[in-house]
Amino acid sequence: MNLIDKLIEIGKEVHSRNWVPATGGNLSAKINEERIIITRSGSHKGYLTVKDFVVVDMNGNLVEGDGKPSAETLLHATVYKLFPWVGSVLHIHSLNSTLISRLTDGQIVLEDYELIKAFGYKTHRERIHVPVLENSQDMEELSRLVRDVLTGTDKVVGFILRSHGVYVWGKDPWDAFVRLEALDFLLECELKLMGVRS
Ligand SMILES: CSCCC(=O)C(=O)COP(=O)(O)O
Ligand SMILES: [Zn+2]
Repeated sequence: MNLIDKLIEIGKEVHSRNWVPATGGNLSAKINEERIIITRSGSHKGYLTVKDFVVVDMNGNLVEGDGKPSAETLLHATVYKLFPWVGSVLHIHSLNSTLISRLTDGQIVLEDYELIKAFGYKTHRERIHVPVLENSQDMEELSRLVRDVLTGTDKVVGFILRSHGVYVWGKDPWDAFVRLEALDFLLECELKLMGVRS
């Protein structure tokens, strides 16, 4: 299966979970050190076809394909530039990530969950972080913020844009999807705990 076919499959899956309502979300994979394949802006992630993908460079400039690259391309590029091991970045608008961001300042810290091992850590004792950043339409400013929170740490497994959605990455599209599934589950646990405690 090539990268586009894998991203199309993931698009169907995230749509079936109601994680990408109303053309929300964007999906990408790294072709090589200079090129990324990413969904076209405005494409419905549940019904992607080959035409819904464009190739961009690491600064978000269109290199190949018809249409506008995802409005959030710069955020994907920022993750690829910071972490050479990353081969795919996925962004969704799940209910869990959207709601928890409205109840959290700063960052979400996850600890003691067995599922923390889904991110490659050896033990549930590891503390992993998910920064919550203020949403913005200024992608250059937002990508600088993302770069700042991701620099110098290996404990951040994703980030959330407040009232918007979550970004997760992995070594390839499947790895990124598994991590996304793990993170959304953990966010749901935290959200439900908040409800129980309030
Ligand atoms: C209708 S969703 C608003 C834009 C957004 O947050 C998103 O994830 C999709 O943007 P894109 O340009 O990648 O279609
Ligand atoms: Zn979005």
